[in-house]
Amino acid sequence: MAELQGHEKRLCQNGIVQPLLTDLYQITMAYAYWKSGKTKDHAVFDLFFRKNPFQGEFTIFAGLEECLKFLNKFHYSASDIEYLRDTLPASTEEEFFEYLKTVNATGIRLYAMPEGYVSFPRLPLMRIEGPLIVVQLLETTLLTLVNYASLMATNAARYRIAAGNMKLFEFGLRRAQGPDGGLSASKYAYMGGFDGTSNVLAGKLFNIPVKGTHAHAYITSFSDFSELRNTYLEPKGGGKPRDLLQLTLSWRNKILPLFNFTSIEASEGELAALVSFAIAFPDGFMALVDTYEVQRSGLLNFCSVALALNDLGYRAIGIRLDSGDLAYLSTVARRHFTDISIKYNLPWFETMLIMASNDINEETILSLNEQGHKINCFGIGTHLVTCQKQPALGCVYKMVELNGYPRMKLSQDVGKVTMPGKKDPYRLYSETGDALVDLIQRSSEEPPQVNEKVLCRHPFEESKRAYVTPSKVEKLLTLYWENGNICQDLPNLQQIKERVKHSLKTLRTDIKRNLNPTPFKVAVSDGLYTFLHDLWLKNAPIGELS
Ligand SMILES: Nc1ncnc2c1ncn2[C@@H]1O[C@H](COP(=O)(O)OP(=O)(O)OP(=O)(O)O)[C@@H](O)[C@H]1O
Ligand SMILES: O=P(O)(O)OC[C@H]1O[C@H](OP(=O)(O)OP(=O)(O)O)[C@H](O)[C@@H]1O
Ligand SMILES: O=C(O)c1cccnc1
Ligand SMILES: [Mg+2]
Repeated sequence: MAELQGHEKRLCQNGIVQPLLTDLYQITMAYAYWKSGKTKDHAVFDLFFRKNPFQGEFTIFAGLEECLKFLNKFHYSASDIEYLRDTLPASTEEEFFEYLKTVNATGIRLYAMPEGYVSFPRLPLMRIEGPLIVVQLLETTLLTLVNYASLMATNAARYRIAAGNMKLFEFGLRRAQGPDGGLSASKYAYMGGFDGTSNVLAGKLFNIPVKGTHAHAYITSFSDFSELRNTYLEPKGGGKPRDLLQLTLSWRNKILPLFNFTSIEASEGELAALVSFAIAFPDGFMALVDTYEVQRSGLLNFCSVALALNDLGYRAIGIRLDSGDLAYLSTVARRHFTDISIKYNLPWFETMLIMASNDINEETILSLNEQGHKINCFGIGTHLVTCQKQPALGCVYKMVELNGYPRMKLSQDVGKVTMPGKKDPYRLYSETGDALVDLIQRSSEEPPQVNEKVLCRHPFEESKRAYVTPSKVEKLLTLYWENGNICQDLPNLQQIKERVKHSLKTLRTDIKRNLNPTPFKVAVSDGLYTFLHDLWLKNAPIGELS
């Protein structure tokens, strides 16, 4: 098959994202809707979550582009119909399958927040309007495309906040929830703030920088120098190849006193492995130094090879620590780098990369920061991609209007009451560009105006109100899909990544902190407050005490 180009390539999607990637109840409801004559009904649904993940107070909205790609190809194939015919009860009328053949997303309108924006509980992230049956059929797939994407981007953004300017690489594919989980994790980790991934397919598909070191297996695959088939390396500037092993051994003798050892306890197999790796990648030499013993073996061997490479005009990149006390070992490593850099007047030696890996999570990074360390790069797998601290985001998809009439779901739990009707959220900013509050209004209301006082109300607590005079007002939902087409230019992954960064900057730091963050206020207009509470009273049955 010919390689796809440009726009076509961007509209391509993982093959498992298809109309049958849904819950059976969507199809059974579609049949029951159809049988009860609801094919012409027009519905509005909101997609939103009720609680921020990770005990935090913000969520990054992600997954929109994949939702649009899904709408773009949404139709039931002949084999889908055949499967459904075999699966639904025999009494299912044949005309329903004829109807299903005609179903597609051309009658749908999808409004959404920009992908990569910070978002908060109860804000509609997407508003989907169209024929009831079609809007309903989209529920599960849209949720699965948004929930993990947003959870993962948020997790990554939290690691980014904890890590400050340190480099972050995602190494989670082997531990992810299956191949699709792994691929999505790499994409949304990058969106949320990681610098690269070890996942080669994610690199190819999403244009993410791919990075990596080597495994312990590479080190343990060598036992001694006799296994080195070649020890010669051509200098970077060209010329006669020189024996890198001999140069390394002579450097090792020279720097031994800096390591305070009297005899060489370093592993010969490890040195052989490092020399061979350096010959393979003289410009990208990055070594795992914890296979045997970090101080007495790994570091000494690494520094010797790095100095030998330097003789040939190459600069080593750094080391990876994958066990032990990472704060302590990084400090020891950096001290040796500094000593060598001073003694041999090699300023770059001091700034080499010290990468840490091994079950790192957000709390480990924060703890390491508190202890003090010299790590400048993390490789993170399991906890990042499995979102160990909270494995799911609870986005839901609720009907808010049918045929022009508001709909609401009541609940004993106030937080679960849905906000009825077609709504528009606005983000109100201060003069300095800080987000002050998100205000949800009925779509029929006039938008808030810059420099005009607007009343912002708590959706459920009558006494909680505040006036806000915004310096900037941003309408959060815009139209992305209409008449069967994507109707906005979509940013690429790199641009969404920038947007995440920028959007997070508009949040005060107390909202972003790890421990007991301050909630960001999501308010409703006076109009929506009254509408919501009137309808609530109308719908709630009056009990009788006896
Ligand atoms: N200074 C530190 N402060 C807080 N946590 C740390 C520090 N150094 C390492 N850790 C974390 O402690 C855990 C240590 O893991 P574990 O007990 O399996 O030891 P290990 O170093 O991997 O041992 P092994 O050598 O047997 O592989 C890891 O999750 C690592 O991220
Ligand atoms: O620790 P994570 O955050 O998941 O990061 C990825 C881990 O994957 C590799 O280990 P590997 O799978 O080879 O096994 P190991 O845990 O025994 O090192 C690497 O050395 C990291 O330790
Ligand atoms: O490149 C690495 O160092 C790497 C990749 C995947 C998992 N652990 C480490
Ligand atoms: Mg590990």
